[in-house]
Amino acid sequence: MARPYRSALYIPASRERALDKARGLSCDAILFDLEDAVAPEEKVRARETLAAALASGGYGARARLVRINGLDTEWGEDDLRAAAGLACDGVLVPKVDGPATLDRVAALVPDLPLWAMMETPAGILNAAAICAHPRLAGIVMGTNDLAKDLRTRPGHRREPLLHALSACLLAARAHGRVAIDGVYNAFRDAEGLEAECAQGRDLGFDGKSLIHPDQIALANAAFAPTGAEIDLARRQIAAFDEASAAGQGVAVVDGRIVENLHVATARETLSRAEAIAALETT
Ligand SMILES: CC(C)(COP(=O)(O)OP(=O)(O)OC[C@H]1O[C@@H](n2cnc3c(N)ncnc32)[C@H](O)[C@@H]1OP(=O)(O)O)[C@@H](O)C(=O)NCCC(=O)NCCSC(=O)C[C@H](O)C(=O)O
Ligand SMILES: [Mg+2]
Repeated sequence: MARPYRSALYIPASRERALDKARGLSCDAILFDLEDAVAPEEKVRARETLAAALASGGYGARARLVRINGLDTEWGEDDLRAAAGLACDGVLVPKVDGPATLDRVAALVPDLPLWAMMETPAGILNAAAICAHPRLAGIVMGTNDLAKDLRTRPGHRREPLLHALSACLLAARAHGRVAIDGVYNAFRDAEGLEAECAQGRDLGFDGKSLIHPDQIALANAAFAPTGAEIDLARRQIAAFDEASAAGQGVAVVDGRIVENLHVATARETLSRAEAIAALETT
């Protein structure tokens, strides 16, 4: 049963109070950030603060990913060496331009799964090669950096970013990787977040990266199967089983045909619902 990634909350590793608060939050994943949310003069202390927080534990079943600084910065290699010994579930590498960046990281952390921030024009063009990397577990869209580099103004429907979002989603799906959408910056705007979560879900993303605890509940709801979807999935499976037993390859539910590919989607819906229920009871 695949782990859910509906909500992935960034926490600046320099903010002790936020690191502590996260132990009681209902996000599916935590992105402990040593990169852009931490000021240069705080970088070394943040690394130590994070190591202490992870050593203390208490993050339950949430996936714990550590976003390091880039290997082209003065902190990147030390971040990686530290990450190799941390109680975490993966390393999130910023501004991945191609698989060579992941090769360098993989050599320094032999055991941890790698995650790639997709947020540079070169990275988007190389999405397929990045997602094919054997150590990669998933991707996280960095829509702020991408918009900056593209010089676009995404606006509320993100039209200028849709090509990049879809290219990364295609690459992730082709290689069986988790795909997490970018952040919604206006963290007090619940209506805007809800619309952007729905857009990301409909594009095919597994979840949304977040910057504030108030965003978690909306993301969790948006990326979970609804009660109606679960009910439909059960009825599709039952109807198809019945049709198969009668020697037919097609069933009809609510006036729509159900073939084996729809049954596969229905089973996947039930499996996601089960994984979410299991996570929420731990
Ligand atoms: C955006 C914030 C600076 C707002 O912080 P603050 O003003 O403290 O908010 P609140 O007063 O509403 O906070 C209420 C309580 O919640 C805790 N809190 C706040 N944010 C977090 C968090 N992210 N994780 C855990 N807990 C959090 C506060 O401590 C308050 O707790 P309490 O004192 O008990 O009441 C702030 O939310 C923030 O710093 N967010 C994270 C910003 C960040 O990580 N940015 C970098 C990642 S985004 C990015 O880089 C994307 C990508 O690379 C790209 O290119 O797009
Ligand atoms: Mg970024």
